[in-house]
Amino acid sequence: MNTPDFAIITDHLAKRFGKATVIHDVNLHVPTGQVYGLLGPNGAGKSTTLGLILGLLQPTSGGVELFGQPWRRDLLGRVGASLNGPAFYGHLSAAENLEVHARLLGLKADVVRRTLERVGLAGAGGKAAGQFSTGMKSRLALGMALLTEPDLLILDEPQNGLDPEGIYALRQQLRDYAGAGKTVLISSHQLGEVQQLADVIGVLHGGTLRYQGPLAQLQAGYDSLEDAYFHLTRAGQA
Ligand SMILES: Nc1ncnc2c1ncn2[C@@H]1O[C@H](COP(=O)(O)OP(=O)(O)OP(=O)(O)O)[C@@H](O)[C@H]1O
Repeated sequence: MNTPDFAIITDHLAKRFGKATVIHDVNLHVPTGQVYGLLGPNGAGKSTTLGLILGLLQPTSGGVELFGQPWRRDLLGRVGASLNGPAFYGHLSAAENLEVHARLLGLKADVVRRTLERVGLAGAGGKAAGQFSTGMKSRLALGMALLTEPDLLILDEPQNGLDPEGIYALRQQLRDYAGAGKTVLISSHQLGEVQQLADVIGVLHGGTLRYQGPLAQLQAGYDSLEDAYFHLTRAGQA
């Protein structure tokens, strides 16, 4: 079977909540085997876009393709995601939380130990996840998303609460993941981090995709990525 060029395509995607249109005509192209960074200020529409891709929200118009096929629920079996913070049992440890998910997904027991090591939670012991720091919760969320080794990983602001070592480890992990041919889509408002991590970026502002393409191209003609980003995200503001 041929691998499609794009793991995700959104086709004129739009979403309205009541009278407010928060996503306007968004055509996202997320290349297979690359890290795509969806950038934008608070309220730009990043989480809404990810929710639409995952089928947690219904588009008002437009559509989503996953792996070269029109969106279907069963295609989500190839997707791992973390959105709106981790969904976990607060009274269970990291290992127990992962075990519950692994069992529900019919995975072998050793996947839990490997995942704990992978996300830096092997030393978390029996501590209840409800008492984790924000960074530990982010690590657990990443672990849950990675459990099935999905072809496509979708993470909403995965750096939140991570310390510098955690951010470094996450970056290496996501780069390696894409290096193995898998696709990663992350949302972020941390320009510097996306600069170090992403192959391709999309800049959302006011629900509109203002730029999509390689970082270098966005930066061309500006002194820094920051200058280019501010130009895009301030242009058109009242
Ligand atoms: N369920 C909802 N009902 C009404 N408005 C909503 C709803 N969800 C999101 N919005 C609005 O849609 C817009 C985009 O929100 P969204 O959470 O997608 O932005 P974001 O880019 O992820 O922001 P942040 O970086 O702050 O997480 C905001 O104006 C928000 O208030």
